[in-house]
Amino acid sequence: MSHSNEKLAVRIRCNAERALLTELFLTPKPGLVDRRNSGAHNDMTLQTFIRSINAISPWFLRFFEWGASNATIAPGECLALIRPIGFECETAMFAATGGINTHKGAIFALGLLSVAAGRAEALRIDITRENLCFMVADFCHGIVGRELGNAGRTRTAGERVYRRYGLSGARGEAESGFATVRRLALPIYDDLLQQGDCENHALMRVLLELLAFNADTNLVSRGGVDGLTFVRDYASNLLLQNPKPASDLLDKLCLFDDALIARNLSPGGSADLLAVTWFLAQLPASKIWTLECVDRHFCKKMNRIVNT
Ligand SMILES: CC(C)(COP(=O)(O)OP(=O)(O)OC[C@H]1O[C@@H](n2cnc3c(N)ncnc32)[C@H](O[C@H]2O[C@H](COP(=O)(O)OP(=O)(O)OP(=O)(O)O)[C@@H](O)[C@H]2O)[C@@H]1O)[C@@H](O)C(=O)NCCC(=O)NCCS
Ligand SMILES: Nc1ncnc2[nH]cnc12
Repeated sequence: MSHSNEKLAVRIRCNAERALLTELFLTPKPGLVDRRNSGAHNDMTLQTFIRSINAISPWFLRFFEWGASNATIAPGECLALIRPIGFECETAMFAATGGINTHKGAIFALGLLSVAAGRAEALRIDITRENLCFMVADFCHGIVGRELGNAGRTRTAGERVYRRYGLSGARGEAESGFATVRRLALPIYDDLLQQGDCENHALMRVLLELLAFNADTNLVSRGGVDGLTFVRDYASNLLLQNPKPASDLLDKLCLFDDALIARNLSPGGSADLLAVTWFLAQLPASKIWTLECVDRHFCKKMNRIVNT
């Protein structure tokens, strides 16, 4: 790899690692491991996650390098070729955590984005949020139907949840090009930072938006649809209250955390999407005017006209 490629590879690896650490240390997070407690988990702690992050971070360099070295392979053929690297990375995670699943979904999401970054660099494509997400969507085209749609034995929580409820989890999110992050999380995060919010407050608000919207298979796996509905309704009500100042939001998030712990509910998938949000937020947005951008731009203009 050229020197500039190597620099970018290291930046992507560092951003993936920082995304996972930023998510982990954000506190309080309802039902999740953070600096306040271990959420709805009796098998993992903050230290477990730190060991996991240290073990898997070097692999994001491997993902990038694979993407850069195999940029001429058709996108639809990439997933089968990078999956073994992902499973090796999972093995490193399990070795570091004593067999506990801390970042399986995060490895999948950030691994795919790291491959996309390496591929974009090699093909001289701008490394933007949209370009990486659309590239991941190309890698994962048809993954839900192929891997979840067949009538085979269900081995994992995600497969069981799909079979019973039709929720596609991490695979569906990747196949959509992280649509939940592109259309919901990132615009809110950008707006809050632009309004002067600190990163932590903006991330807490984004996590609430994700909890209110994301079909998190972890919640369904642990608490059924009722568990997912409880979390969505609680998060939606908290957003409607729009607690101010920030100290009031923190107090209410602690109550939310206690409520999920009492119900053994942990939104691990939403935590992953928060990390993906932070990772993508470090990249520039494409200059393309998608319909969503146009709609948001003119809504803002209209609000300014109406409010002046
Ligand atoms: C593609 C796979 C990763 C799919 O694996 P699986 O068949 O298990 O499918 P899912 O359950 O749908 O997804 C696995 C994890 O993805 C996260 N997730 C869940 N819902 C969503 C969503 N709507 N959007 C995005 N991501 C989602 C979630 O991961 C996080 O939670 C886990 C920790 O929480 P915990 O409750 O402890 O989880 P468990 O231990 O499973 O439950 P308990 O026993 O404790 O109750 C942790 O993984 C977080 O990351 C889902 O768990 C897989 O098939 C695969 O291909 N993997 C290897 C290949 C790879 O990684 N390749 C990289 C480049 S291709
Ligand atoms: N902080 C966290 N706690 C529990 N599960 C998670 N999955 C990803 N991040 C997590």
